[in-house]
Amino acid sequence: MDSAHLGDDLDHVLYTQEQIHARLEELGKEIWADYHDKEVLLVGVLKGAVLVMADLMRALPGTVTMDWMAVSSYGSGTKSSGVVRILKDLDTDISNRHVLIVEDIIDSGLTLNWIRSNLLSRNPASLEICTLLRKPEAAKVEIDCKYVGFEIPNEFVVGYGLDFDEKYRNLRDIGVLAPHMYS
Ligand SMILES: O=P(O)(O)OC[C@H]1O[C@H](OP(=O)(O)OP(=O)(O)O)[C@H](O)[C@@H]1O
Ligand code: HPA
Ligand SMILES: [Mg+2]
Repeated sequence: MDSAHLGDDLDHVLYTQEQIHARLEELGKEIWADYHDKEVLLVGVLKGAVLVMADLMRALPGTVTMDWMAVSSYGSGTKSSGVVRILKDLDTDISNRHVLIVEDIIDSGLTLNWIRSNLLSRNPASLEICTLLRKPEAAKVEIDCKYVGFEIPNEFVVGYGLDFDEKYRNLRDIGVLAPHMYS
């Protein structure tokens, strides 16, 4: 779906699909420089990270594997509840594996803070995080994130996997949702 088809649902477009793809290509190069001599396992967080995973993994020029976790902290609103539930656990034993978590967004940081400590308790060889978006002003906990696509203002964004009430994930661009859509 293109932003032009959305009428006034969006306040404005933040990043176009071209800008997103270009940034993921750059991140792919950085990541590959760090992991080319290791077997990296990409761990995506469902559902928001599906499109980031699809494009990031294709930006990596050698063999990688992937696995998925599903957790929920947002429900249908625009604020994190901070209560994280595992909806689907990994299929892979990550002990002694080099794990790179792939996320769409770090907002309050509560979700990744929880996932990070959960995965660390499984004794991976290393654990790093790649997120396409981060909202520095919204942080409730500081997350040590090695690969960040874009730092964005503290506004609710949709598109490229990011939803509001499960909608807009198929929007090609990333945009700021118009406040009249949720207030
Ligand atoms: O930093 P936080 O404030 O914790 O927010 C970030 C998390 O919230 C969203 O997931 P959500 O729980 O909405 O599930 P979804 O990926 O299925 O949309 C997003 O994909 C991140 O996982
Ligand atoms: O800004 C956001 N948009 C969509 N989903 C989210 N989950 C956390 N923050 C956001
Ligand atoms: Mg969501």
